[in-house]
Formats: sequence, structure tokens, C-alpha cells
Amino acid sequence: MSYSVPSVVSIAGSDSSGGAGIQADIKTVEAFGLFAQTVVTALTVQNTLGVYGVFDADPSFVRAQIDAVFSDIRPDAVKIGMVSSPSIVESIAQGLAAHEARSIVLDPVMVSTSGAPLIEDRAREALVERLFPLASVITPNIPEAEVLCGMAVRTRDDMERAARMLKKMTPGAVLVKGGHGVSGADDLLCCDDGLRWFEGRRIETSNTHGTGCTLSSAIACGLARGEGVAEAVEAAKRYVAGALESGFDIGKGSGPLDHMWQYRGEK
Ligand SMILES: Nc1ncnc2c1ncn2[C@@H]1O[C@H](COP(=O)(O)OP(=O)(O)O)[C@@H](O)[C@H]1O
Ligand SMILES: Cc1ncc(COP(=O)(O)OP(=O)(O)O)c(N)n1
Repeated sequence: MSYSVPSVVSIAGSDSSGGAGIQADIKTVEAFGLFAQTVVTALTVQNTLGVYGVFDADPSFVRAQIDAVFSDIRPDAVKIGMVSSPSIVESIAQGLAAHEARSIVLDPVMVSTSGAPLIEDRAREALVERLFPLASVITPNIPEAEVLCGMAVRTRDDMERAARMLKKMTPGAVLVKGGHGVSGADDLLCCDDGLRWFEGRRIETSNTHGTGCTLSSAIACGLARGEGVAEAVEAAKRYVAGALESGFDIGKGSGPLDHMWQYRGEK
């Protein structure tokens, strides 16, 4: 018997500690039962305590990876994470347009949990100009929404205002993530139909390294399976909550989630 499964490509940076970036995306996609492919934009020297180095891929090498992936096992959805330079943004924009990529989830990664910048200022502008127009969903966290909107986001009303502002920058949906304490752990989706809150119970843990990467690749899995954005967000949020709730505790700093929590059995 032969069979296949939908595929998701992650266009993102490598996290040597395995909790965020490309590594988190591969684990998430495989945990959803889909096939993960990767386009590496940068290498980071990173662990649960911090980011100690960033080495960008050559933009033409990023494009070559996109071409190799799309010309063979065509992805059903795309997740974009860390993209640190404007020339890499440009390569990705041209590559995705050339292959008419659809179902693109863009996580506008800016700063790691430990506070290290993961994007240049000019790349942030390029991200808005060149990649926001291609996205089906963008998934800023609160600090990212603040930078993109140029306003403080301290209340749920601020989240709603920011979501509406961001919606004007993209044809896709906007998910403002609530992991930074403004809304408990409720996330806010803004799409053409209006606003919708996704409620989440706040889990008390310091092991949250990679939550944003994991959520965005899980949403891409839903889109790859043919789900609508709201359905995909709901399933992704359930998956992240389970991975946070599992009690996984490794590393000396902000540890990773347990991407395989559903398969552990009795601990
Ligand atoms: N302590 C927590 N308890 C429950 N959900 C959380 C917690 N921290 C983050 N989340 C969820 O994880 C996802 C990623 O959010 P967030 O941490 O804000 O993103 P990022 O990792 O980009 O900063 C969101 O769905 C958010 O609600
Ligand atoms: C290589 C790499 N990419 C992205 C991040 C940031 O991860 P994210 O899940 O957005 O944020 P935190 O949950 O870690 O705050 C990273 N650290 N490394």
C-alpha cells in the first residue's frame, strides 16, 4: 500500500537548542502527522538561556532551497519565521510568488524570549512591504504588534485596536497572540468577518521557549489539511496548551515545550 500526507515547509532560522525555529516547526508538523520540509534562513547559536550568534544564509541559497522544495514535493502550506535581512525577505517574496505558494502563515519574529534581536530594522519594513501581502495569516505577539503599530498594547481594547490596524496591512487574517500577559492567554483573530477571541487558560510555567514558532507551524498544518483559519487556530492553540501543560522541564533557562506530549503515555 502506498500513501502520502500533506506537506508543510518552514522557512525559518535554526535554533541549536531545538525548542524554537526550524526545529520546533519540524517537530510540530510531524506531531500533526504531516510531512515537514525546510528552508533555512539563518543559523543561530542558541540555548534556553540566550542567543549567542546569528549567521544569515546567502539570499540566493535561500531561493535555491525554495526552488528545490517547490519543484519536487510541493508544500500544501508555508510557515515563515525568522527572516533577519531585507535581501532574504526579497528572495523569499520572489520565490513564493514564482511558485504561486498559497496558505502562508507569517510569524513576524523580532526578539527571542531571552531578549536577543532576531531581525534588522530594515528587514522589518521589508517584511511588511513584501511578505505581508502574500500571507494568509500573520501571527504577531504583543511586543511585535506594538512595534508594527507604533502603539503600546496593554489592554484587551489595545489588542483589538492593534489587530484592526494590522488587518489593513495584509489581505490575510491577523492573530494577535496573548502569551505576554495582556489577556490571560486569550488570542485575538481579526479577519474580513471581524474580531474573534480564542480563549486559553494561562498555564504557570517559565518553559515557554518556542511557543510562537510552534503555534504558527501548527496553524500551517491546519491550512495544509484544508481547514479554515479559525479551525486551524483552534486546533493549534489546543496543541500548544497541551505542550505547555505537560510539565516538561529541561534546560537551565526558559525551556522548550514538549512537542510530543500527545505520544508520551504515562509519565
Ligand atoms: N503561559 C501560557 N499559558 C497558556 N498559553 C500560553 C502561555 N504562553 C503562551 N501561550 C500561548 O502560546 C501561543 C504563543 O503566544 P506568545 O507566547 O505570545 O508568542 P511568542 O512565542 O511569539 O512570544 C499563544 O497561543 C499564546 O496564547
Ligand atoms: C531561530 C529562532 N527563531 C525564532 C525564535 C523565537 O521563537 P518564538 O517562538 O517566536 O518566541 P519565544 O516563544 O521563544 O519567545 C527563536 N528564539 N529562534
